[in-house]
Amino acid sequence: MLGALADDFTGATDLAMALVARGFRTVVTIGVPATGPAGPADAVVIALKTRTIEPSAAVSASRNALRALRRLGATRFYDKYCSTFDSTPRGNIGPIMDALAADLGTRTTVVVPSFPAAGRTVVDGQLFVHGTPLSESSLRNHPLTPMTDSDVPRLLAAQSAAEVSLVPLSIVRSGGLRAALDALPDVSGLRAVVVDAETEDDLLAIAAATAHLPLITGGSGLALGLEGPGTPPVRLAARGGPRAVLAGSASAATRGQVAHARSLMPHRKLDVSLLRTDFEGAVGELSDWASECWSKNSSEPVLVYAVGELSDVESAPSDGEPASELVERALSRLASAFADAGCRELIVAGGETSGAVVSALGVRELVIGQPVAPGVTWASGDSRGREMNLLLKSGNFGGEDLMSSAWKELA
Ligand SMILES: Nc1ncnc2c1ncn2[C@@H]1O[C@H](COP(=O)(O)OP(=O)(O)O)[C@@H](O)[C@H]1O
Ligand SMILES: O=C(O)[C@@H](O)C(=O)COP(=O)(O)O
Repeated sequence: MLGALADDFTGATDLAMALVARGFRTVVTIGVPATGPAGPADAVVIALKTRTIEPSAAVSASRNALRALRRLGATRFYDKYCSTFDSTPRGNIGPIMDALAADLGTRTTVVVPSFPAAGRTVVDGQLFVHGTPLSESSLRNHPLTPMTDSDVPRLLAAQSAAEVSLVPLSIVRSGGLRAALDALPDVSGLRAVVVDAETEDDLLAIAAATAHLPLITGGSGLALGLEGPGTPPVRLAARGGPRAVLAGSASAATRGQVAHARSLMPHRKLDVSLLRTDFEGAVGELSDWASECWSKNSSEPVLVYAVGELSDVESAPSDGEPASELVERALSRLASAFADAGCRELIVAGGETSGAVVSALGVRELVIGQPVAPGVTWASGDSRGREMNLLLKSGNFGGEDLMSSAWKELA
């Protein structure tokens, strides 16, 4: 069995959908499972919320997840982080990778963020987003993990104790990656090898050349080269009833999707100042508004979003609750209120946001359904006895019409 851990929930569904496409019967558990998954699995992906928490807490949650995966019978491990290397200089990609490698007793791992289907490529160690260097892309404005450097070896070295090396595209394409890995001199600790990849063929070559490594790390792209036993994917059916979109992401793709959806569905923007002064009142009013919308047209989704323009993003105050936490709390409370009002289909935009919402819904496990866009898939989960269809969308993924068109995939 393949055991994987992801540093956010959208990352977990992103990886799981890639594994499903490769024929793995894949279960996503929300957090470390107390027992095994509900059904048989060829791959288990543990969804964690470790991207932006304290490095020591991220390491301890990841080591716990590794122990659980080993208990479940995993023999090979995939450490999934963001294809745009979302992290801070303190972590958490490096500290988690170092700890997993130490626990597995492995001295070499590869670092492969590339996800060409979503426009993420790495050439000479430089990460590009649709051809733009990461540090010049919209990722430089992320509220929690602003990415202001594109150099993956440098980003990693700042947060990891590993010896960091780079294998360029020319070696990957000449079929020399395995020999290059074997030829690297031994170091006393971990050697983390950033490997360039620009195309899906590059990723296939990397997966083949690293099949002997117990631990691989990267975005979901590397999963393209893994071979499952051929289990066919599951198709989820529509559940009927009210539908909603909750968007906590400030990312460029989500802002575009929100602008598009605003012309098509009833919508409200979170008022962060009001949330700060009257949280209960603001959430209650939004929940009443949604019920009112559904009573007029039960098949039309409602949209609640946090950021329309980049200027809406508040930097963290020196005292008082940061806007990011208020927004996550508000959208979580709304998700629960919507589920209580009969909503069984929900799109959530944003990785941190999805973590907060899914935890509030009490979902413990996700079954992966049909794909919607690269890295974006429908999934289903049990929220306190209520089965729900959930689409957890990474902030930067999906086309402009995703919030209105994704529902069609459930038909
Ligand atoms: N107005 C705002 N000011 C500051 N932070 C915000 C605001 N609106 C949303 N956020 C926060 O920004 C973060 C976006 O992260 P996330 O949900 O992971 O989205 P993405 O997938 O785009 O990275 C969340 O923690 C969210 O609460
Ligand atoms: O690898 C990716 O890009 C995604 O799976 C992911 O992790 C994106 O993070 P969020 O945008 O914070 O959801």
